[in-house]
Amino acid sequence: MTVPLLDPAAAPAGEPGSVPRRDKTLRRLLRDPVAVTCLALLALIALASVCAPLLTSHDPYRSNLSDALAPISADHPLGGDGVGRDILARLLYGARTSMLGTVLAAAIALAIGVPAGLLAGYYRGWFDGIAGWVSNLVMSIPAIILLLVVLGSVGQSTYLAMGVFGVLMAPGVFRLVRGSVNAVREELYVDAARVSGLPDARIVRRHVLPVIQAPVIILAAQMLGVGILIQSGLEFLGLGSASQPSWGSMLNDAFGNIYTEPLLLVWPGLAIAITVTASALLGNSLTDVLVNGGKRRTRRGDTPAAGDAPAEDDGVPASVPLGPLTGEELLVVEDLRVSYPKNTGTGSSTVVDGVSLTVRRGEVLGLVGESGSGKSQTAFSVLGLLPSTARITAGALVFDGTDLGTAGAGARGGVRGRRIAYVPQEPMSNLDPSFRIGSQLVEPMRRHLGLRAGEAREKALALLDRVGIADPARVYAAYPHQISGGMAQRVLIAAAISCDPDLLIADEPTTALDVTVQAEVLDLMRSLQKERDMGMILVTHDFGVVADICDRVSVMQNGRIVESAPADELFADPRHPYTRMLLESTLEDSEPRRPPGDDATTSPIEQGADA
Ligand SMILES: Nc1ncnc2c1ncn2[C@@H]1O[C@H](COP(=O)(O)OP(=O)(O)OP(=O)(O)O)[C@@H](O)[C@H]1O
Repeated sequence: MTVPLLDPAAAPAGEPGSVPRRDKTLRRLLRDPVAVTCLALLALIALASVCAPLLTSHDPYRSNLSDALAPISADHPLGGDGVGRDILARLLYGARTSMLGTVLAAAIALAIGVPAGLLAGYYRGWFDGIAGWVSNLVMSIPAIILLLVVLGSVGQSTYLAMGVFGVLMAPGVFRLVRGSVNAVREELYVDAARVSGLPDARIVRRHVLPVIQAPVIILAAQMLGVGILIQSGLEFLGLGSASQPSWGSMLNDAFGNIYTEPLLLVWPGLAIAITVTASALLGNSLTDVLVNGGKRRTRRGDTPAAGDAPAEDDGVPASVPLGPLTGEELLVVEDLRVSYPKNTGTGSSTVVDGVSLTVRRGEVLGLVGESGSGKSQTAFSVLGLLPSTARITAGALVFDGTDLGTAGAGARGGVRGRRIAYVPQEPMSNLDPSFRIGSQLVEPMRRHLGLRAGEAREKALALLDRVGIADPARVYAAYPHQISGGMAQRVLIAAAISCDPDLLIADEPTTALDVTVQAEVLDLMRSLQKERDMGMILVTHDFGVVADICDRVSVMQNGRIVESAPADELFADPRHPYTRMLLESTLEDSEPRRPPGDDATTSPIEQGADA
């Protein structure tokens, strides 16, 4: 059996499926007017602080009592403070202290949190235990008390205060990184990289760092804003360095003159507000670009609605459109879109984005793609099994002449369950444990086909026999827990074909089964499909299965079909880079299937039945 191990970092840069390139991210960021404004403001403040000696001739430290509370004038463009120092000069030089202090805190938090999170998340073990314990301890210490203790015992220094604050922020970074690394290290492609002998440093560089870089950048932008606020707060309380100009100390000075010259509060207050707001908004824009591929907030504050042109800036082109119809199609799906409201309450996320496909009678269509690409959602749309929160639209959703989108409940019910049948992924959880197999098989036949109890029982026994169960009567009388997974899947296949459907939709029907049973179940499905000339949609992530039984294949990525072709053509000449990546990442040297009969996990009743 071949096992596809999908590695998003394996695709060439810039091709679909690859990690977004840095220049692409920057381009997206620069297309967001809020991000551009925030970046420009922050850059301007940083530049002004660096060029302070060029922008003012005043010394920010020198006080001239004759200029105390001086009004705005050509010599003092923003006036003088309570002891006659030029406010503009203090604002410009103060930006250095404020920004440097904040950058220092963020740098310390990142320098501690990122490597510790990487090590703890990747290697776990004793380091994870100790680092987790230390991080919990640090987080439980009230920050302001620790700062007061340190500054009280070592002396008042803005940079020392911000250094300590950086240490206090490090556990937040540690937890974020550890959580992200923990999630990615469970991915199949990381296992594959380990198995193939890649050194840890390379695995971390190729597979782990790309995953953590977005949340870390976003967190860093947010830390800048928080750092400015904390630093200003400390200086306002008189805990920073008295000798350095800073926005917080300016607020402190201004507070002393609040009744005589309230305008003094405005300048440092404005500087702090602009910097903090710009950092926070930049963090939001970075979240949109890095986490949501720039799609999170359109002008309507929503992801593209059904009918909008699919976004192409995530590197995935629009879904392959429907080819010319021949009139022989059993199922026609055109421009299918499925979206769900976001948990945040605003906007929605699109999980199927303009999918078009057809299935003819007697044809097996494989729907392949990595996990989360929208295969099951597409299949469930046809089956009418989507949850009520799903918003589904389609240009066409037509089964053998019946428009499933507009047909009444009665007409749809006559099609779904009877003419379109379903074989699920998890056989055991699709059988009710409190009813015997027989009664679960008989009920749909009695309802859909109007059979009498005796007829339905006979047909059920014949079906159990047809799907390869050696002792149908015994299985008919058994409860689900008395049969094995392979046998349960045979029962569900028998149930699916019991009403003689025209279309069978199978969602990863062999994933939960032992490899030996997988091959047998696939053979069974293929022979039933041929024998009854059924159309079939086979949802799978396994190209081995596709090669085994599919006539045509549609490859899905990010909710869209990126390539559709006859199976042999697709294997011989995959056109789309994502298809090539999927095929190339298919491991050929995984364990071979064991011969039938070598199944050690077969249940007692199955052994009895098969004997
Ligand atoms: N009820 C739901 N609400 C919100 N999002 C959902 C819901 N059900 C599925 N999704 C999302 O839809 C996307 C596509 O899911 P789908 O199950 O179709 O993927 P798939 O390709 O079949 O993957 P797998 O092979 O893992 O089953 C996923 O990102 C999933 O998180």
